Amino acid sequence: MIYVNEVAYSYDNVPVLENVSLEEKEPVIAGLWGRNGAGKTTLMRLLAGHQRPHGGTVQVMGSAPYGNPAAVRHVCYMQEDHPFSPIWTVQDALRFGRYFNANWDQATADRLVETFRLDRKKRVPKLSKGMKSALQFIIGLSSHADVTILDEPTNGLDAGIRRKLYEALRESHEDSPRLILISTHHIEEVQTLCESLIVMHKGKLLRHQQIDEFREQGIWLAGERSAVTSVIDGHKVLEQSTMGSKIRVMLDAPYSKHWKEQAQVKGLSIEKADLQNYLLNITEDAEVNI
Ligand SMILES: Nc1ncnc2c1ncn2[C@@H]1O[C@H](COP(=O)(O)OP(=O)(O)OP(=O)(O)O)[C@@H](O)[C@H]1O
Repeated sequence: MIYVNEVAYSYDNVPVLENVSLEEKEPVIAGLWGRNGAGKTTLMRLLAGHQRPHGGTVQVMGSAPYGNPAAVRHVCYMQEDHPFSPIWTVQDALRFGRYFNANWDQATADRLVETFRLDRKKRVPKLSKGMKSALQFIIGLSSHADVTILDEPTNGLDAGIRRKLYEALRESHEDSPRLILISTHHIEEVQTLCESLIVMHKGKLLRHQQIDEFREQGIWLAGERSAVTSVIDGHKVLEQSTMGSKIRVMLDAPYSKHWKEQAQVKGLSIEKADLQNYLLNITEDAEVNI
């Protein structure tokens, strides 16, 4: 569905994507995570055909999207602050969505406009930040595009609306599977929706794995310093804190039978690290020494 091979991109000769290769062959919901400036937006813009890669190959449904209307028709890319015309109303934006998306699902659009209580007559610039996010989300979901790209779809939305939005996303994907790529900083919230996760770091692809594999990765071990250091030899320490003779470390290791046994033998406590913390730590530059 999307194929990215050895892609490079620079702004004013400053590289912002280097040697990025990834592929999604199945119609899954995929998360895209990275710290600010990691290159997520640039990657999404390349997939949507807004920019041409300076090196390598980008393909959507088998064709390069840049300058290729036939390929771009497969994509619906809702940007974080989507550039709607300032004179449009909500209804105009929905019309635009229907016009540009051949698989448009009007019933979903109508239902979600009710769910999120959007005023169809209101001009888009007069919407609150959250309501504008909701409108972008409605268009993205109703597009039923083969490749739907949602950049920070929950920006400015309160927790109740975010929950409704995730529910709508899950139902829509179940009814009509397609690739939905969600760029988000709220990975804890979307991880239950996603099948795979793409992690970008400083313009490179750091990881692209099944979300289940990510969920297993990252453990906290705590106990006497000598006991902890005796088991962690050779493993990457991602974070640590010391309390007297005790130490607590996050390791880049799986929450596996092996580690549970190790912890038991050495009298250590073991816990699964949460995904957000784990991702923050694997994209932390400073080395942790104990
Ligand atoms: N139009 C531009 N001109 C020059 N540099 C740019 C431009 N757009 C992005 N960049 C730079 O490219 C790098 C990657 O930016 P990008 O927006 O792709 O990252 P991002 O992961 O989406 O970040 P964020 O989470 O903050 O939105 C950053 O260093 C950014 O400053």
